[in-house]
Amino acid sequence: MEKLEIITLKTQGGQTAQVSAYGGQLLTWRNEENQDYLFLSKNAVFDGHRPIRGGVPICYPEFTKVGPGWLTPDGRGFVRNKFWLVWDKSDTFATLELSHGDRMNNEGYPFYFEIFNHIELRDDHLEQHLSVINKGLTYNPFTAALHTYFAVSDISNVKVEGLQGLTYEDSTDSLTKKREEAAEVVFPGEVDRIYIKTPDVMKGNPWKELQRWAEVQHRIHHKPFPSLHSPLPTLTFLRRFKFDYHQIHDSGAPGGGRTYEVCKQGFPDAVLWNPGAKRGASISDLGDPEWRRMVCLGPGHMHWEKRSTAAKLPNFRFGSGKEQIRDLEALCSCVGHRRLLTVRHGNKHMLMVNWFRCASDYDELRGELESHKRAGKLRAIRAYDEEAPMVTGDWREFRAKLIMQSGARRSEDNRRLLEIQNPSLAAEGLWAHATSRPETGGLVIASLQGPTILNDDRLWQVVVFLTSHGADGSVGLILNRPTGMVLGRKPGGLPLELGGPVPVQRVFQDNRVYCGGFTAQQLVAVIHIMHGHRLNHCVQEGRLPSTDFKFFAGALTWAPGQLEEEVAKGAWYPAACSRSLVLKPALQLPVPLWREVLQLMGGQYLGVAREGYEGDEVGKSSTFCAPS
Ligand SMILES: O=P(O)(O)OC[C@H]1O[C@@H](O)[C@H](O)[C@@H](O)[C@@H]1O
Repeated sequence: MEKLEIITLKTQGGQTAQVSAYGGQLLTWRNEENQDYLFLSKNAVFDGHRPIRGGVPICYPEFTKVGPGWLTPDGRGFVRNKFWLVWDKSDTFATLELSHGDRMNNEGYPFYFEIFNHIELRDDHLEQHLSVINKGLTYNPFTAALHTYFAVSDISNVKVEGLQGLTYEDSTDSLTKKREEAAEVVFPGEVDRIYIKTPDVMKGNPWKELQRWAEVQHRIHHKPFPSLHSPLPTLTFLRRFKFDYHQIHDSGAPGGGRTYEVCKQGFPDAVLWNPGAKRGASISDLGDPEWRRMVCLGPGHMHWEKRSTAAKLPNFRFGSGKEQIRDLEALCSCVGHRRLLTVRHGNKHMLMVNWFRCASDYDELRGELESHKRAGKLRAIRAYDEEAPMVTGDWREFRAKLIMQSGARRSEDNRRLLEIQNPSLAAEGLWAHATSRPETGGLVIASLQGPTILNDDRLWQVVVFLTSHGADGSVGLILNRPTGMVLGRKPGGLPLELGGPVPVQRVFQDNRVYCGGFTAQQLVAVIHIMHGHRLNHCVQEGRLPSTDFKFFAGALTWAPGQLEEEVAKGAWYPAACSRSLVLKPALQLPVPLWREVLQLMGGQYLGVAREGYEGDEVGKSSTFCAPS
């Protein structure tokens, strides 16, 4: 172990953990009395070639031999045998990163990805977030596991709860599918099972979970990426262990028994393993009696369904936010063609922003929603017809031309990327300019001092789209805090962004959301808020273009006059911008959105943009040219 780079974490309460850069692997987690919660085999090998037996080995991009078909000899992927980079660390957390593609392309897995393992130690639990970014332009097939070894007194004392009624593949019986009948699974011999579609265990306030998730994502990704090609989907998995709850009961543990709770989010499946006496003794880095002191219960994506399903997608992505977002209360409203539509469906709503291409899209959607209401799937729909807008056409663009600042610069790298992601959006004009005050449909951009002035670190370099600003106060959506989650469980779910800390229902319940005069090429700008599931459906059926939508959980709000005050204090720069800037994906841009907008604004903002990225190699090498 001495040979390897090991990071030690410690909480104020005395919990400790060790993380190895080799394998990016959590090795130990101990309580204040130095008792192990995780198993690390006494016979584990730390030679930097073989996987380390114990802790939480990361199996990626392969966990089961059935699957993608790019097999590594042991069928466990190769990242657990690689040296990861320490991306970030503190006393209580460590983030490790590994890139596959340009740096190591000899693994027989012809896909680009970047993987992050973020481990955070708390006094009463440990969290592990695994994020994978698909950096290629094709789908990225994989299976995966966080193959967690829990320390137990003796396997004969262990019972695992919470699996009854699930289907599992029995690896000791040629992967035959079986139904788990036992309320408590025990270990009379070898147990080696993949439980398919195990329920996520998320307790407490789903909103907080979601916010926490986004914060961790931000912490991982706020640094510029050294070699970024494309902002492709992020898969995010959340692990949470909590001591003293249920799932693994070890009646022989010190202090009269111990219970581990394993919560997961995003991983659909789980593996349960203890090799039993015969197999345990034959595994050289385990042996007898070590096999008795462990049980593996680890989440993952293990069950490989039809590859053809994935292959149809331009980028293969999966992930579930379902458990987290299910209870988020949100109002579903829609402003279209000067009409506002409000939809309610129990508590199961999501907030979504959409610009309809034409009024008939609105009518069609409205018709569909009505039919869902008739079928009892929606509780209420309200619609308001308003007067025709006073200003139509492209007045904002016209104004932009009049007041464009000197020295404005457009990022060529970002433009090229948008051309790949969404050619029609890329063909629209891209501009931003400062305005003297905030306006509906405009932006406010956090200044460098903004988070300090407002005493809120979460506002670091945020770019906020104002959905309303007026005498009643202001509402905005943060455009550059993707959560890494997608809506729904199926591949192709739409990415979810964290618009701000206030649940959307509170914000939009009685407000009419309007984004006025926001047009391009005769397209009427519309903010559309509706039930995420319904929209997912419309998009997946191809009736609405996914590139025209952004989904937000949460928003930022200001009381009347508050935003003006904050602008006067220098916390925000108000601006107007083209719709392409609002709608484009903000995830993993070569030039981060905050910097891109300031560069487009030109003038004094160029200096701010530069200051925000001092010492950043990515920024230095980016190409900028005058905006079109
Ligand atoms: O030895 P490895 O590759 O770490 O795997 C350990 C075990 O992991 C389990 O999940 C597998 O089902 C077992 O068959 C395997 O032996």
